[in-house]
Amino acid sequence: MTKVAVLGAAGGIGQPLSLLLKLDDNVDDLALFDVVNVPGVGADLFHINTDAKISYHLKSDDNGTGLQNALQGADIVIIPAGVPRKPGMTRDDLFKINGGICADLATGIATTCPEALVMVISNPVNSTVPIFAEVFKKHGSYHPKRLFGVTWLDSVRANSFMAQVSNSIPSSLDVKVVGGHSGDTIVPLYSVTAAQEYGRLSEEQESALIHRVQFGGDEVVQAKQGAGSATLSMAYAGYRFLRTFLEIDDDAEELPVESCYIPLDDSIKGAKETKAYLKELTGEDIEFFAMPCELSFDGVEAIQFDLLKNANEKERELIKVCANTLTGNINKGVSFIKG
Ligand SMILES: NC(=O)C1=CN([C@@H]2O[C@H](COP(=O)(O)OP(=O)(O)OC[C@H]3O[C@@H](n4cnc5c(N)ncnc54)[C@H](O)[C@@H]3O)[C@@H](O)[C@H]2O)C=CC1
Ligand SMILES: O=C([O-])CC(=O)C(=O)O
Repeated sequence: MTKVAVLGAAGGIGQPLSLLLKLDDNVDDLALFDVVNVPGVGADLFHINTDAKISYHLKSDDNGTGLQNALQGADIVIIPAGVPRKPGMTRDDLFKINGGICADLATGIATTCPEALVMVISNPVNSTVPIFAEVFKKHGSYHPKRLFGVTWLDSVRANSFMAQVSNSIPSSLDVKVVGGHSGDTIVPLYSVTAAQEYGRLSEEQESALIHRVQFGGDEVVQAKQGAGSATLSMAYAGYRFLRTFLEIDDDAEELPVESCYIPLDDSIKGAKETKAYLKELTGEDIEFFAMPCELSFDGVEAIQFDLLKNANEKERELIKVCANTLTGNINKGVSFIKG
């Protein structure tokens, strides 16, 4: 029996994400939570005759216990709650409002389903994931292997944009992206994970492609003209990342590998090596970083450190730039809770 809770289920991402989860045979129980509009979304999805059981909860339900009811017994919690960007804003401009929302939701998780896999979509991911970590630490329920920032959309874009420029089949690509989830903290490892296609590009095409992946979010924000940011591609990316866990086959010889933004905690295999490598390359002590990870239902089993080591000179330079911004973003999230 697998229970998935979606926090922010009535939003632009939350609705299509909840639909995709309702269609997945591996989800037995789907709990939808929001501060508004969730009864309508829940009633609508309830009419779909797939087997996943639906429940929906407003924050104000049952004397304010809606969040606890949604989270009770959840194995996986996915969080697209919060405010999206408008043109001219950075993700960091969302920090104050979304930071507060994330801190409240993290408290609910820590006190209701502390063992769940927690997948954070809310921006700025570079800072909101450290907020979750600090709240969990406060409550003595921090499981670094089980906390993820969802950065899968960066891989989705890296694949789509590469397919366009190299005239290859989008679904045949599996580009791993490292770093963080905003502008120059996003580093696609094309030379390592799409070497053949990348090798066919000119220097200018390479730079334009990397820039487009780093600022792909802005492309959608501008096209939506004030009506929000990526929702459909994000719902797809969030679902595909989550589905990795639903489909884990205990008997398979190899674990699935996906990029996600995780704590570089010493308890995770490969974290020490990753941190040491980043320190040597960038001079920074980096505590959270998106890396390709081997995933099981227990969380991150190992970081695929070798992929990082194989980055080419240009990608190593990008990682240096990333480190500078990312360290500030992480510290901001940590101080939000620790003061
Ligand atoms: N990680 C990533 O790659 C991406 C992240 N995002 C981020 O995802 C977040 C959501 O984006 P959208 O769905 O477009 O926004 P939206 O405004 O359409 O939906 C957000 C939902 O969160 C709900 N909400 C607000 N406070 C809440 C609380 N305390 N508890 C539960 N729900 C709450 C709202 O009522 C709303 O239904 C934004 O922060 C956005 O920047 C968006 C795209 C990609
Ligand atoms: O750009 C935004 O604000 C939303 C986001 O994170 C993305 O689309 O990558």
